[in-house]
Amino acid sequence: MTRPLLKVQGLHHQFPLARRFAVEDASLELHPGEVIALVGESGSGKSTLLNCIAGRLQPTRGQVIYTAASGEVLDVHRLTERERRRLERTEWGHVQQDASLGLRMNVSAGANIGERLMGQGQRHYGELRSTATEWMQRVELQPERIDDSPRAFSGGMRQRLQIARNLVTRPRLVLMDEPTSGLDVSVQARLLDLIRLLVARLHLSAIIVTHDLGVARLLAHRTLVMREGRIVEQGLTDRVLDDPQHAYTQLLVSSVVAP
Ligand SMILES: Nc1ncnc2c1ncn2[C@@H]1O[C@H](COP(=O)(O)OP(=O)(O)OP(=O)(O)O)[C@@H](O)[C@H]1O
Repeated sequence: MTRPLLKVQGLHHQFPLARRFAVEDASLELHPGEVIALVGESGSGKSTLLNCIAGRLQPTRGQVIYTAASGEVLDVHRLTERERRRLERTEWGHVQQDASLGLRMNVSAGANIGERLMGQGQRHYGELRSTATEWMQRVELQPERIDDSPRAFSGGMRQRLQIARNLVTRPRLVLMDEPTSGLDVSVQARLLDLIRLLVARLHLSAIIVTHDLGVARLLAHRTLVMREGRIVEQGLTDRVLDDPQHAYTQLLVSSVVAP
């Protein structure tokens, strides 16, 4: 068995003044090349867990351990802000549900893609532009729109741009929070196909938060089901969705299947 890329141990998070934990005793391991889906209804703690994993929220208790490209084993919540931001720039990608939060809306589409490459030390303008053009094509955006502002893009186009911006540096760990929700059904389907293709081609390791079991089915090797802050069931996606053991997972699955 390979060493896990990411290990979450006994993670709890309680928001100030909240009466209960938003995440309670969550543990998981993500191995290189693996895709995990975190599913559950609204308010079950999925985004809070993802934000704790990303180091953006400080857990009340528990640890997030990440094995860096250098082989160094890092406790994410003991990193300085500068170290964490460096990881975000170089080894991690974070695709947010609201693309406008994951993009820089005041610079062009090309600059959005090039910026992360520059963060890794690339400076050659011609190369940055040609890589940005190539990635625009890869995510099915018209390369002629490379100088346009993301403000002039539709929701689906912004999400494609956000994906290009995140994947251009070939991150070792990608966190995605509801990457397709809020879009038209047909736009969602095409975007999901694109994500599936990129995940397979780039051999990505990813954690995807979704309330849509179809997204988990399509993208994830393993699925973790959250309810009221706890992971109540986990296993291979097909097993969890076709033969759910926990009553709550059974309810989730049947509510999708039922007419
Ligand atoms: N900033 C906050 N302050 C206080 N409570 C919060 C905050 N953010 C989330 N919560 C609470 O934490 C719990 C988990 O929320 P979270 O957003 O993680 O759930 P989720 O499963 O991602 O839901 P959704 O699918 O609707 O985004 C909820 O009870 C929510 O009300």
